[in-house]
Amino acid sequence: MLVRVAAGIILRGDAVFIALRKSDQHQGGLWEFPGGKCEPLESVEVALARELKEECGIAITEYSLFKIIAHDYGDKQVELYFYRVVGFDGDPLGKEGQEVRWVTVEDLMSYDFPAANKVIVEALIAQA
Ligand SMILES: Nc1nc2c([nH]c(=O)n2[C@H]2C[C@H](O)[C@@H](COP(=O)(O)OP(=O)(O)OP(=O)(O)O)O2)c(=O)[nH]1
Ligand SMILES: [Mg+2]
Repeated sequence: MLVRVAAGIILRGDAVFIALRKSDQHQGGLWEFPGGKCEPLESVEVALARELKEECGIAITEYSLFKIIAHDYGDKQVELYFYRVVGFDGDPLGKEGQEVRWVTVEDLMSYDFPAANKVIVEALIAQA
């Protein structure tokens, strides 16, 4: 089954906000850019705003599509829409009890992300 996912690369200055996926989740124990699955008929941008509100407690105001990555995990096929989020109201936090961290873009290399994120992390570092 193919799932559409919206994920936000939340940026403040040269810091980026990342969260740890819970061990019982798909790709659990790995770091992620917060986000989640689009509901049926929901647009990706509406899903992005909803997920970042639910998971991080922020209301996004300024964002743009960065890259779309399709990846087959074997047990799950995902189409990931990564957005750069540069404007938001509120202070991002782990609203669902997940561990979160502000890190520099260069620091992203030291964190383990799902395989689909490899090109994203590389592209962010190349642009930093
Ligand atoms: N949010 C997010 N998901 C990612 C990233 N990289 C990556 O491969 N994924 C995958 C893992 C999951 O299979 C899927 C996202 O689903 P999710 O578990 O966050 O979905 P959700 O928030 O709607 O969660 P749930 O209600 O099903 O627990 O995309 C990423 O950077 N951020
Ligand atoms: Mg999620």
